[in-house]
Amino acid sequence: MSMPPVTPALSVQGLRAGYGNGGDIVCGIDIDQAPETVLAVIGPNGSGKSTFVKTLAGLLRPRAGIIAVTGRDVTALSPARRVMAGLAYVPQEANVFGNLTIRENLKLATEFLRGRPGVGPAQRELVMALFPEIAARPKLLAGNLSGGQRQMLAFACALLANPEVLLLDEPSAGLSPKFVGETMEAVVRVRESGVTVLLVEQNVAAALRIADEVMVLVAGRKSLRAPAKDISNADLADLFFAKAG
Ligand SMILES: Nc1ncnc2c1ncn2[C@@H]1O[C@H](COP(=O)(O)OP(=O)(O)OP(=O)(O)O)[C@@H](O)[C@H]1O
Repeated sequence: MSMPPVTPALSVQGLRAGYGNGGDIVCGIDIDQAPETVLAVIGPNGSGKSTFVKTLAGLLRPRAGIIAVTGRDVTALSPARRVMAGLAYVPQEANVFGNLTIRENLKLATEFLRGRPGVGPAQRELVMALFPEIAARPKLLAGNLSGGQRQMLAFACALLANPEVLLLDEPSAGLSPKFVGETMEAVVRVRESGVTVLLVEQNVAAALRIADEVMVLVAGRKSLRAPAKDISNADLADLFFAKAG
């Protein structure tokens, strides 16, 4: 007897996006991502990684294509409605309110989630257990957190929505090596808690260490998709260099 096919947590078909009257920056991307995996999206500077993830989050309207979360088409939904449909997003910058405390940031994150299944005290407890450092200091101003702790708080705020899929845009950007490691460990814990993670990263080595699968984006196109364990540095050098050459 064959197993029934698993519905992808995230499915993207023929996605195209760009800015204003300019050409396409995302030039026709297809992905099916299995539930509870980490897919790392890597590629040279300017290859369209942030544009891709912004389009998934609904901040940029696609010119063509379909985005689905656990089989539900979310392409026409606003960013807020996508969160309600199970697609959460942590932007690269300005992802917490520095002049509010940890507790206030967490409270604000759930303010607009009424009606989303699984949002409530139990989810809050689960998220706090994932980030004990954040849970321990509710009165601390977010602006006084280290870069790594700030990312943890941003992850925690996004996870309060009980998402199926979490989109992370370069969470290691600007962090010292120690904090890069801690942030990547946090991504692993998030995946272990049952969330599917799409991780855009410039730090290729850090991303490869924790990803299940890797997609290499070059000039807005998928130039490679493979299990992380099958990707060699030589493959990557070829792909990244091909763009420059
Ligand atoms: N708001 C914008 N308006 C117009 N063009 C933009 C905008 N944001 C990005 N671009 C252009 O889109 C292209 C891809 O940029 P994007 O930031 O998506 O790439 P990236 O792979 O995330 O790069 P990096 O690794 O440097 O962050 C670049 O040519 C960039 O100049």
